[in-house]
Amino acid sequence: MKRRESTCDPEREAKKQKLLKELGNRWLPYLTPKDTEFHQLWQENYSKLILREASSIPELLHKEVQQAFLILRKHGCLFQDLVRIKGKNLLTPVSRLLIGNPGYTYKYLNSRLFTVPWPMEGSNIKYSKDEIFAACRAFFKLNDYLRKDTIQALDKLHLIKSKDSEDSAVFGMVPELSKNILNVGHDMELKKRTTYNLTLLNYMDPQEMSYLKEEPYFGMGKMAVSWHHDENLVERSTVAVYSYNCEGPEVLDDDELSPEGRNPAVWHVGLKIAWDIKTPGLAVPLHQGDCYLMLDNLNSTHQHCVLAGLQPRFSSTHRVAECSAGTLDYIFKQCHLALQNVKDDTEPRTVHLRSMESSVIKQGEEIHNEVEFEWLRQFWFHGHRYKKCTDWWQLPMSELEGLWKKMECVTNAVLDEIRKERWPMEQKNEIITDLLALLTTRQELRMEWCMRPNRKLFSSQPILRYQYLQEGMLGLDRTGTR
Ligand SMILES: O=C(O)CCC(=O)C(=O)O
Ligand SMILES: [Fe+2]
Repeated sequence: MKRRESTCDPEREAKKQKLLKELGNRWLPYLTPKDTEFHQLWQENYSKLILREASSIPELLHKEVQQAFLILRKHGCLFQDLVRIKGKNLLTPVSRLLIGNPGYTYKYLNSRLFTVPWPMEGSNIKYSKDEIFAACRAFFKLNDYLRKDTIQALDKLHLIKSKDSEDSAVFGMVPELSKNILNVGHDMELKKRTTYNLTLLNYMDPQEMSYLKEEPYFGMGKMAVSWHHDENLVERSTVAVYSYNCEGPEVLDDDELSPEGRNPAVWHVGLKIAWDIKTPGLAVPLHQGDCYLMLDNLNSTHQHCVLAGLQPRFSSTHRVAECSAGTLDYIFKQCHLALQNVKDDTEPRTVHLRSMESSVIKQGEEIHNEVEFEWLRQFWFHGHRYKKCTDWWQLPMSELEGLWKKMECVTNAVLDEIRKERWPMEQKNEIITDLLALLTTRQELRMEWCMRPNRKLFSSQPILRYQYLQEGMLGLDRTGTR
């Protein structure tokens, strides 16, 4: 487990400051569909961004998904997240909900979100309301639709080596058997990059936000989500977004409202190339039910932001989250590994250790930290938000808590044991050195978690809430917060 949240990388910061200096006070150029070179710029520099207009998506799917968003809003299932950026606690302007494979989690900005499970085949999930079940089912359907659509888009752009093309050309006449192996490899790669395992829903009503940050580089106007790369995704996997602005007349005369630049009444997705101040940015308007795909490595070579319009808007952002250390199965396995060092036959509260091997002790204490800070505290910090939709997490989380309690006893047992004469000095020193580092981390992280403001404080005290947003604004110069 990483000891601390990532702090600011000095090299990146220096690089950023250099670009900002070069930029001075001027705005960088960006294009919208009103500009004649818009499509050319898109083709040349943003070709891995694909827009699917609403009209190309089945009507029934639109209906179900849009209904689902409204149901989740009606039942108060979306929440602003308290995140940590560069050591500061901030409240995201957008409200969010994570839906996805049962037992999966997604970590962004040092905050772990737990999925409200969608009803996959073979899963038996209890939802708090039938309407919420229907909503989760709608996002599961949308997920499947977008997965298939993404495969088509990748194939069309030849972004995944097609079955007989590149590989065969390299190897010349490929024997049948090798060809099959190549095909299997191709299919696995395609699957890896397109099997969305969760979606992060976003919602914001701009009229309810007293303060929204201005886009800092291009002068694109108010942002709902600042420039960023999406984190913790499988390499080169696509992100697929469904966009729904829900009320009011959609079309406002573009040119009348803004003779130059993007129309501030309409929601847009903004794109720019990371670390590049030469290529103009792109602002793509999003109308009701439009989808966009960020294919292949677009998310790492480019950054995106969301530019607010006037109406409330939802989005569903489907991702292949990198979950090697992010599923319930994984953390249970880890806990069982740690507790293999405990003899089974003991009465509660006293544990007998099997081994005092320093590597075994170290591994146990590392897992102890992992389950406490990456799972239990993350889960309880969000209070009972998941209960609004389902009680799915309650049982496994209390099981994890039971395992953690046992690990607390293990730590005490190690400390008792190490005092005894029988252990050679060298072994004692090794254990104590490892233990000291891990227990120091534990203590520091406990303090840090205690200092995290609790969300009740945020929601009940508008002034404090505003103050935090302001701090975020001032502290983060032109990059902003999400
Ligand atoms: O709402 C959108 O269009 C995208 C939101 C986004 O970038 C995110 O949630 O990471
Ligand atoms: Fe994003």
